[in-house]
This record gives sequence, C-alpha cells and structure tokens, in this order.
Amino acid sequence: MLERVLRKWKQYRYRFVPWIALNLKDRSVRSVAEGDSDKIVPDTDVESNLTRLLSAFSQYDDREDKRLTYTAHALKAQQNLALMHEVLGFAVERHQSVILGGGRGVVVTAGVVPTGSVTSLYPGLIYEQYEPIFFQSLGNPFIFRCIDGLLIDGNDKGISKFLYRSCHGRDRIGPYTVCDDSWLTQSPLNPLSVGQYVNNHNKDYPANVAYQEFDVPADFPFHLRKYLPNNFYSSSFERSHLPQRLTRLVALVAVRDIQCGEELFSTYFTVVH
Ligand SMILES: C[S@@+](CC[C@H](N)C(=O)[O-])C[C@H]1O[C@@H](n2cnc3c(N)ncnc32)[C@H](O)[C@@H]1O
Repeated sequence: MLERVLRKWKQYRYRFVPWIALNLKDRSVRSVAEGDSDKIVPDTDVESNLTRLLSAFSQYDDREDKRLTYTAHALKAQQNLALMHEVLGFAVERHQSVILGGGRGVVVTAGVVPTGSVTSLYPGLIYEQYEPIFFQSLGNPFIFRCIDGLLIDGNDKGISKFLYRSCHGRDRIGPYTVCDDSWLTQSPLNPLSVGQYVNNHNKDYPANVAYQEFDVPADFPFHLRKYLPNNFYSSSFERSHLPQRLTRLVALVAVRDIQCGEELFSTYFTVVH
C-alpha cells in the first residue's frame, strides 16, 4: 500500500511546489505520456508563431539594445501589444483575477485566441536540479518545475529579480542582449511574457491553456533572442558539458478558442505515465 502511494506521489510532476502542498484536496491532473511529450501542438508551430511575432517587434526596433527612458519603454510596450493583436489576432495582459483571492491573472484583452496558439510564455531564470535555488525558493510561488526537472524561477521581486538581471548582464554579447529582462517591469516589451501570472483552474473555470516545454534550437535568429524571457543561471562555460540548447521556453498553449474578456487558466498538476 505504502509503496503504491509513494509510486503515485513520485509520478507527479508538480508545477508549483508550495501550491500543491496546500491544495492537494482540490487537485485535478493533466496526464501526459512518458518522456517529455507534453506537446499540445508540434514544437515547430510554437517556433513559427514566436518568430512571426518577434520579427514584427524587431522591424520597429533599434538593432542595438540601448536602455530606454521610462516613457520610451512604456510606449514601446504599448506598440508591441498592438503588434501582437495585429500579427496573432489577439492580445493578453495582466489583470485582477476573476477568482476571489486569486490575485493577478492574465486576461484576453483583444481579439480571439484560436486553439493551438501560444498565448503567453513563462519567464524566468532556469536552474538545473543540482543548482542552488533554496534561498530564492523561500515563500516563492513562482518556481515552475519542468517535466525533466529543470526549474524556472518566474518571480519578479527580491533575490530572484536581482539574479535574473545579473545573468542578463553577464551574457551580453557586445551591445546585444541574449534575453529580455523587461518582464520584471510593469510593461514587458514582449507582451507574451506574462505566463507566470496565469492561475490554476478550478471547477468554475476549467483550464483553457496547457504548458508546453520547448527548447530553442541553436539556429534561432540571434536578433530575436533579446525578446526571449528566459536565461540560464549558469554561464555558457559552466554549461559546456550539458545538452546544447539556447534556452528553455515554456509556452502556454490554448486548448480551445478563448474569447476576448476571458481569463487564462492552466493546470498546475501534471502526471507523467
Ligand atoms: C504562479 S502564481 C500565479 C499568479 C498570482 N495569482 C499572483 O497574483 O501573483 C501562483 C499563486 O497564485 C495563486 N493562485 C493560483 N491559482 C489560484 C486559484 N485557482 N485560486 C486561488 N489562488 C490561486 C496562489 O496564491 C498561488 O500560489
């Protein structure tokens, strides 16, 4: 009996550690097959969705990554939100959740999201299982666990914010940045980077998006990397013995059409069979 319980427990690829500890009684799970096959749509679709949108941002952007003034930053964020609507046919933004006590959530503020679209991305600093994340994880509800054990810290405050900014600066190549840190502000320059605010579904609000993990291939256009909201905690030198991936992204993919005004809800629990 105990063995069965333990086996079942180990099968959980729980996404948010503190949340699962407090809400076991409310759980409902999304099943995925063995391996990393949590694919809602082919990875190539995720990549083409992204490159289409990021290329549109890039067309209106300077090549070099200068620090913007507060006003210029806010204007660019608004411009990119409008471009998102134009290119993808919808826009999403942070908003008070419809769930009482649910804090912030993410809402479709324009257009309709077609099934299979990338609605948002889960931003943050990526840790290997053996890397030190203890202090960052204290009281932090934003640690996302990937199916293969990688952890993504999507907290936009405190030590998490400090570490992301520091790795963002470390990995600059001359004047160019290889990831985006504007998701740490109120106005992300890539409006997709709000997936960390998506709340867990409940019986009144079933899940309308699901997490899909995606490794960015080495031939991803360099000039678009500055819009990607993830980076590794360890440097490329420290990672030289590991599988080569530019970064890990977690896309929240629509599992049905989502209308304007609806909030996005995911499933924080995933069982791998
Ligand atoms: C990843 S964060 C999501 C963003 C969060 N709502 C916020 O305001 O920052 C996870 C936390 O959101 C809250 N949350 C998520 N789903 C919820 C739900 N269905 N009902 C109430 N609170 C929820 C819990 O506090 C959880 O620890």
